[in-house]
Amino acid sequence: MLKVLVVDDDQGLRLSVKSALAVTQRFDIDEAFDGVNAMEKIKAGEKSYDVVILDVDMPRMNGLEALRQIKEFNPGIIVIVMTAHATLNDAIQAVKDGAYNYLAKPVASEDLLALIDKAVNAHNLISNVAASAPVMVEAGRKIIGNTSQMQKVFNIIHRLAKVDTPVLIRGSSGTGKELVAKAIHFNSARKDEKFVAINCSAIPENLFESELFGHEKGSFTGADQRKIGKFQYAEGGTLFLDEVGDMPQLMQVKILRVLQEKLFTPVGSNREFPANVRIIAATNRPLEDMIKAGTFREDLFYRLNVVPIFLPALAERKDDMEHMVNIFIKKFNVAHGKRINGIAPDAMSVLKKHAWPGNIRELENVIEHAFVLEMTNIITIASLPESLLVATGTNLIDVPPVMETAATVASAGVSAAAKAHATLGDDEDADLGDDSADLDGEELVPFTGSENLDFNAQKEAFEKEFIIKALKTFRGRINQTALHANIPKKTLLRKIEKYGIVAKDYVN
Ligand SMILES: Nc1ncnc2c1ncn2[C@@H]1O[C@H](COP(=O)(O)OP(=O)(O)OP(=O)(O)O)[C@@H](O)[C@H]1O
Repeated sequence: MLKVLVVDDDQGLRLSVKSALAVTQRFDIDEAFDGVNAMEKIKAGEKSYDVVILDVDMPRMNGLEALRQIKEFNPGIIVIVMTAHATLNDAIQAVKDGAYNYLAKPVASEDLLALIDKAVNAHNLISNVAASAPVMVEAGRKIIGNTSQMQKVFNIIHRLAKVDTPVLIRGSSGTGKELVAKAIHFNSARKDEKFVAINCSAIPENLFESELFGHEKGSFTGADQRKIGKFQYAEGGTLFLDEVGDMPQLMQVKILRVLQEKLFTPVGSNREFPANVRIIAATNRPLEDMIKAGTFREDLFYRLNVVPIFLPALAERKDDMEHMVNIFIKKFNVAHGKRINGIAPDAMSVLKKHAWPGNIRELENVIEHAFVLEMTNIITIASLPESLLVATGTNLIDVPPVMETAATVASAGVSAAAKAHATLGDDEDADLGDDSADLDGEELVPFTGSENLDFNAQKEAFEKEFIIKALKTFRGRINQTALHANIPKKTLLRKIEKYGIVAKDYVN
């Protein structure tokens, strides 16, 4: 018998929920009058509850806090939240925090019983399966994430990979929904078959059915030959329906039929074909609101939403950011044939300040942008996109000269920073000063005699090359170049003129 705890400060409501459950004689029912009382009962451990039905709006400890404590105490307890319409946002937050689902008050007993059954089925489906992290996608690619939110996601991915249910992945754009879908596929028994992704928002409505199910020759104008659809193409594998919230309503009905009957019919055909395809859907749209507005089918939602996965926005997992940046640096070192060693601490602070509306995709793009521009062996603020600096209120002029920055300008092939300082100082004839003591004459290769041995010519060639590289690094900005390369601005301007350098040429 399932052990259920009903938590509500309204005694009448507690009673009505209890009697709805009692009729079935399937539950051992207990009650608590608020969150604190519920936690006392759960922690006392007299009964280990399978399901908690939890009101959101309660005195002393509200439902969201109780949910957090319940999940911390035992993540396996199924929590169903009850909410008034006015607190729908809390209910959605509760689902993100680990509640199985929510019901609007007044709660209809048949809805409650149906939801408990679904929750218990889903729970049985994914329990008893060992979970471990990290999660590999295809070709040894790992999903990055050390935060507790991502560890939870990895856990669910591992479990979902062992079963064949539909999956609904929720999260804003760029949070990694497709990557997670691939991870489920490539860790599942279907891994040797195809993973086929389609973007529901990109297919014209009149071609949707044929795109998914294929068509017979002549079945509509323009169908001049038979074509197989994505269901047939993905046979045995996984079909990823991205942006499922944008699927036309007629197609929602047809997909629901495939999910229920595991059969599909190509356009213009009389034959039904078996659909041995796992469906993973993803969306960043508020499906609950769309159901209320009548634009997304509730029955399809419940079919897909057997075990939902919520991906956190990057802004909610900033602790993962440094690790992510370093992995992207490794990836782009290979792709761009560069040897960047890391990111300067001040550049990292700017990244942490940003709100990241485009999430991980945006972060990846920012790092690739920096790779293209960076002239040193470390990502500096100067190579971050202007838009990011503006969005984070970063003024390059205010950035104090960072040792790494000057040093790495040097390591990009322009000798030592100290040497630069001595060479480019206001006193044109300054010698190499104390820094020259580092040079061990024993190790230096003597001139062969074929080089230009004139000291001034060599010094000028070096100065010109140094200034051009530094201007490229700081995108032609005189103040930044002077500041970071440690050259008095007056000297820099004089040298620029002397060598006929056009700073504007290095703006991009
Ligand atoms: N945890 C992660 N680890 C490594 N890379 C990630 C992670 N999450 C996302 N990415 C990368 O970010 C980019 C966007 O990911 P993905 O396409 O999966 O996002 P999405 O949520 O499906 O986006 P959209 O809703 O816009 O289709 C991809 O290049 C992906 O490889």
